Amino acid sequence: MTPRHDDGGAARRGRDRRARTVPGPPGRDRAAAGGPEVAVVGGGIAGLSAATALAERGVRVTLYERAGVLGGRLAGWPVRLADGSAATMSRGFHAFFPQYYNLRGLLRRVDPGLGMLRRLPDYPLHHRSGLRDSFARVPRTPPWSALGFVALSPSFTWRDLVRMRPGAALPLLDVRVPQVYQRLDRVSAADFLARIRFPEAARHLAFEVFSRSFFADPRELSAAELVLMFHIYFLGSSEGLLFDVPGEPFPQALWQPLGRYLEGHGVRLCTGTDVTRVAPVAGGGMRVAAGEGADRRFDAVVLALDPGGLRRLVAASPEVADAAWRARIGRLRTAPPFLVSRLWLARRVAADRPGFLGTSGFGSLDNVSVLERWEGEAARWSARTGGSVLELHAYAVAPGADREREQRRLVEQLNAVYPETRGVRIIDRRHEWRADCPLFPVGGFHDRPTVHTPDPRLVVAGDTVRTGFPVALMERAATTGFLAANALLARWGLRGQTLWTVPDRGRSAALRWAAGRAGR
Ligand SMILES: Cc1cc2nc3c(=O)[nH]c(=O)nc-3n(C[C@H](O)[C@H](O)[C@H](O)COP(=O)(O)OP(=O)(O)OC[C@H]3O[C@@H](n4cnc5c(N)ncnc54)[C@H](O)[C@@H]3O)c2cc1C
Repeated sequence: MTPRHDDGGAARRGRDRRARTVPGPPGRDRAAAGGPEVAVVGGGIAGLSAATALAERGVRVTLYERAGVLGGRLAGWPVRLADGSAATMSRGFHAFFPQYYNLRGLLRRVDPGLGMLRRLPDYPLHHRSGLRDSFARVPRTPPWSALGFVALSPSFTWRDLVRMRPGAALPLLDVRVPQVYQRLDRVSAADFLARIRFPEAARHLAFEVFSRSFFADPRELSAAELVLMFHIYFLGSSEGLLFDVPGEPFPQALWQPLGRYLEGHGVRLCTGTDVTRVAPVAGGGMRVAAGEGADRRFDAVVLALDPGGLRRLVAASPEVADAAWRARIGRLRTAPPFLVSRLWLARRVAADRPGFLGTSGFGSLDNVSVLERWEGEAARWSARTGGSVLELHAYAVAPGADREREQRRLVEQLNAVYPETRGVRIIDRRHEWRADCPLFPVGGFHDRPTVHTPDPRLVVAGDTVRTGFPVALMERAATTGFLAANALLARWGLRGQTLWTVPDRGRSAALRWAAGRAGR
C-alpha cells in the first residue's frame, strides 16, 4: 500500500469543541537515511501506534510480537466451524467510542473516513430485576447528558439525584489528571459510590459500563479509575455514550490494512517472535534478544506489552533502567481471568435483540452480543444458515474456578436473558480464557510506569501506563504508544504526533469552583 499523507494529528477529531489538542514535539519531517533504529516490543494497539508514529518520520522500526498475528487483545485468527464454514475467532466485542481521538487517528491512516466502523444505535443495560436502561435518546453534551439520563432512566431517578451527597459527589464534576488520583486512588470504587450515595438500583450501571470493563471487582478497583471513566465517557465529553464497532472481524477491518501500511513505511513485522531479554549496550543503544535469532542492537526500545508480559520481560532483563523502576514493574498486577464464549446457534434469536446488551444480576454474565447485527462475516453466516452468532463475556471470574462449569453456566445465563435460545442446537462453540488485562488496585497509581523510564533509550506504552491525559483502555494504549514515539522523536529532533483528549477538567467553571471547595 502507498504510504498516505499524515496531518500530524492536527485536524479536528470529533464534535466536542472543548476537546484538547496537545502538539507533538517540533522538529524535522524525516530522519536522514540510515537514521535511528527502534525495536517495538508488542503488536497490540500501543505497539502499533508507536511503530506508526516512528516509521512515518523515517525511523527504522522492527516490531516484535509474540503471537502469530497483530492486534494484541484485539487479535483474531481463522477457525473452521463444525459445519465446515470458515470464521474468525477473537475476543470479540470492543466499543470504539467517538472520544477515542488518538485510536481513531491511528485507524484513519488506513481508512480516512473510518468506514470500517459502524455506530450501534443503542447499548441497553438489562438488570435481572427487570430494570432496563438505554442510551439511545440521552443528549450528548454535559450537563444535558446527565440530566437527560436521569430524566429517562428507571434506575436513576430525580429522587435519587436529590438524595446523593453533593459534597462527596462533586469530584465527579471536575476531574483532572493526576489530581483525581491524589484524591481518590486510596478509595475503592465500591466505597466511593457508597460514600456519594449513588443509588443502589443504578450501581449496575456504574459497574457494567465503567468498572467491570476494567475486569475488576469494584471493591478492589481504585475509585480514581471509575471517576476518570465517568469523566471520559459521560460528564466531561460531549461525544456521547454511543459507540462504534468494526463492521468486519478485527484482522480484516483493522490489523491487516495497518500491517500493510507499516510495511509500506519500511517496518519489519516479526510476528510469532517472543522477546526474551533487553539490555543496555555500554557504548549506546539497547540489545534485544528475540526468538531463536542472534541479539540485535537498536538505538532505543519501546516496551508495549500487557502487564504480565512487561513484568516477565523486565524480570528477565536485570540491567534495564534501575532497581527501583524494576521493582515497581514487578509489583504490577493482572486482573482476574475472563471468559469470552462464542456460540454459533442453529436458530436466530428474536428480531428485537440488540447488537449489544449489558447484563447484570444474572451471575457471571456481563454482556451478550448478537454479532450478525453488526459484523459482516457473522451476518453472511446467519443469512446462509438461518442461525445466530452470539458472544458472551464474563469478566473477573474467580481465578480457581472450574472452567468447564463456568462455560456451561454462561450458556445457562444466556438462556435466562434470551429464553428463545433454550434447547437450540449449538452448531459450534469456542471459549477463550485469558488473564492479560491490567488491574488498577486501590493505591496502585504510583507503581504504574509512565512512558519515560530512568533510561532515555527505553520507553513504555500500553493500557497499564499512566499519563497526564484523561484516557483509558484502548485509547490509553493508543495515546501512550504515540507518547512513547514522541519521547524518542524529540530526542532525535524529529516532529512528533499531535494528540487529542477529551477536556482535561470539568466543563463548568461554577462546578469546578464548588468541586474545589468540596475537595478541601
Ligand atoms: C474481552 C475484552 C473486551 C474489551 N473491551 C474493551 C472495550 O469495549 N473498550 C475499550 O476501550 N477497551 C476494551 N478492552 C481493553 C483493550 O483490549 C485494551 O485496553 C487494549 O487492547 C490494550 O492494548 P495494548 O497494546 O496496551 O496491549 P495488548 O493488546 O495486550 O498488546 C500487548 C502485546 O504484547 C505481546 N507480548 C507480550 N509479551 C511479549 C514478548 N515478550 N515479546 C513479544 N511480544 C509480547 C502480547 O502478545 C500482546 O500482543 C477489552 C479487553 C478485552 C480482553
